[in-house]
Amino acid sequence: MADPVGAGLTSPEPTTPHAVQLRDVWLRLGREVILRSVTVDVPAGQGVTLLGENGAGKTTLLRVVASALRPTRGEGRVLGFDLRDGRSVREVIHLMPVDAGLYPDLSCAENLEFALRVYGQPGNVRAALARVGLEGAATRRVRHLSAGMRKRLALARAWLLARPVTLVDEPFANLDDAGRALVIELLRDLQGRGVALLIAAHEPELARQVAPHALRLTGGQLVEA
Ligand SMILES: Nc1ncnc2c1ncn2[C@@H]1O[C@H](COP(=O)(O)OP(=O)(O)OP(=O)(O)O)[C@@H](O)[C@H]1O
Repeated sequence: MADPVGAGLTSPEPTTPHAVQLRDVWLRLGREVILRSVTVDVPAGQGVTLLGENGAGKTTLLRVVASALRPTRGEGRVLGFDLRDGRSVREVIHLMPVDAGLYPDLSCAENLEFALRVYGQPGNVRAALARVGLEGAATRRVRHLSAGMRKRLALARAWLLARPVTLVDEPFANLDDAGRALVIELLRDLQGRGVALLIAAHEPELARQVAPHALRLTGGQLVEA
């Protein structure tokens, strides 16, 4: 990993950098300006809820933090690593995308095993599947799962990986009541293990049970919720 200490953004406590720091981030995609002067701090190990209407820019903001999209203007750091150093950022971050982002032709267990391999970390795949009620689906291909089961599998992956910064896009979508309660339980569990969470959601009352500090995106601008 590259040296996380660099010029530009400064952290008040150099030994424990913020999980996420964005400063005056603008993003233009094609002819549209999607993010406008977004400044945000997520302290290490803490959670922030990201609210906003459809098309406000929540997913886009998560993708910027994951270094999948480069800001047009402004700068940012993830655990001290400059967003421009995508390789280092991707080592400390996990994005659970809204569509779950799974490999459809791999089985549930294979998806989790692959994720562990990507990060070069050990983990108990069977326990993770059992944690989300998918122990009976370990060998089933993802393409044959229901939308809610996919969401559960994506949640199991985020829980198993427990990357220091975990971005979660609409974790409650497609889930029944038990599934929603499970999301809260597992995200709280991650927090208890020191993971910082940035949660984009349309269910403020649920997301705030994990991450009480809420921000709202309106037309690409961030305001306190
Ligand atoms: N690759 C792209 N090229 C051009 N415009 C894009 C691209 N990706 C997203 N957008 C636009 O960016 C805006 C924000 O989209 P985004 O998916 O971030 O919103 P969101 O807040 O996550 O919405 P939702 O609640 O519906 O998931 C939308 O107007 C969308 O059309």
